[in-house]
Amino acid sequence: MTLSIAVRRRLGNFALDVSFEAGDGITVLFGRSGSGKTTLVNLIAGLARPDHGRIAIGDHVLVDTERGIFLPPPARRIGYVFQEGRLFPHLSVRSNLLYGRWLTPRAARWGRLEDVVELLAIGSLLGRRPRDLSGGEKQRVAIGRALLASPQCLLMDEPLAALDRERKAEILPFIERLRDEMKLPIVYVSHAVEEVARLADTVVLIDGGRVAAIGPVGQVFAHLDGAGDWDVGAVLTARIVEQDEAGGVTRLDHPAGRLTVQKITGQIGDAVRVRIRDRDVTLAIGEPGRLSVRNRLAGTIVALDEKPGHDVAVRLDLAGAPMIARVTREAADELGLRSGLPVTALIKAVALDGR
Ligand SMILES: Nc1ncnc2c1ncn2[C@@H]1O[C@H](COP(=O)(O)OP(=O)(O)OP(=O)(O)O)[C@@H](O)[C@H]1O
Repeated sequence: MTLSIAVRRRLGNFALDVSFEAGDGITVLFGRSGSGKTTLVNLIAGLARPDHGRIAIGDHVLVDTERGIFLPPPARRIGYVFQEGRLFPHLSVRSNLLYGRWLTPRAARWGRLEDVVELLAIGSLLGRRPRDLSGGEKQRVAIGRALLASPQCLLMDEPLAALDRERKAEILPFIERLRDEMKLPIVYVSHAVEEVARLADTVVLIDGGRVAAIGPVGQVFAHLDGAGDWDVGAVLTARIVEQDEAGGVTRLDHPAGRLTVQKITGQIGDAVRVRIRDRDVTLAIGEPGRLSVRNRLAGTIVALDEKPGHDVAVRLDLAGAPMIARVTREAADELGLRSGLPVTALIKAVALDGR
């Protein structure tokens, strides 16, 4: 299923004018406060009308201003998960879960209670009231309720923002399962970089009411990292190849080389995402010889972007993955950096996906 959006809406001095498509998996709306994310979510949810435009999921048209179509929220078949769970306090977890199901016409139902309960590991909570749940458990139930309404699309608006670090870590694997196992477009609003790096398939960067960039998370983040005012880092997907219990490290394999990181949980073969910031990358021409830096990736220079001041952002291709290294103008000249030159990227620090 594909959610397609092309809308314009003016609010005072602010003008939202965006169009993009979101296929199955997680599409993150990412941008500064005030960039227009909530306005966009409200348009998709049916809480606001565009001045002009069209929104559809597959051939199910939700809004089309030209044809005078505007479906109210319940007719949209969209599941919502907000920052706070918004569960019904007087109903048990089971009744909360089934609530959305009752509202869905029988023929349109696809989710089974047992499957959703299993997916989110909430079987032991079914008899409880929301007040007896932790924040993370509430959010899992809220996700379950949204799924049981058999949505064609899921909207998640900062679903982890109200949770502490531990609760976030507890719920992230479930959102990953949702992403990987459900055939569903998930529109996910967040400005938490670690969360986006870990969850996003596609990132839509919203800036001043417009789509400033769209693409796979690795590409959009590498683009932003080079632009300087975002501290995001490139995102590489690597596989766990060794758990060194004695050394307290995990070894990861990427097509451009090996990475050794502090021990993370996971099985051999699991994919993990790592984030590498431009200032944590040092470049060497050829084999760097004896050095304390363990993490070395082989790549090629794609382009050099001059930055204000004395810096140059060096755009690299590491076996297909984009990454940026930041070096001084002087160093770039001295090393003779130019596009097409093979280099070794020495990585001083790797941020992990928070397992
Ligand atoms: N009713 C309104 N009248 C005038 N301006 C509005 C109105 N509602 C929102 N705006 C403006 O529209 C812009 C986009 O707001 P929006 O809430 O969509 O941003 P956001 O990206 O969701 O921000 P945040 O991350 O802080 O939630 C802001 O500049 C806001 O001040």
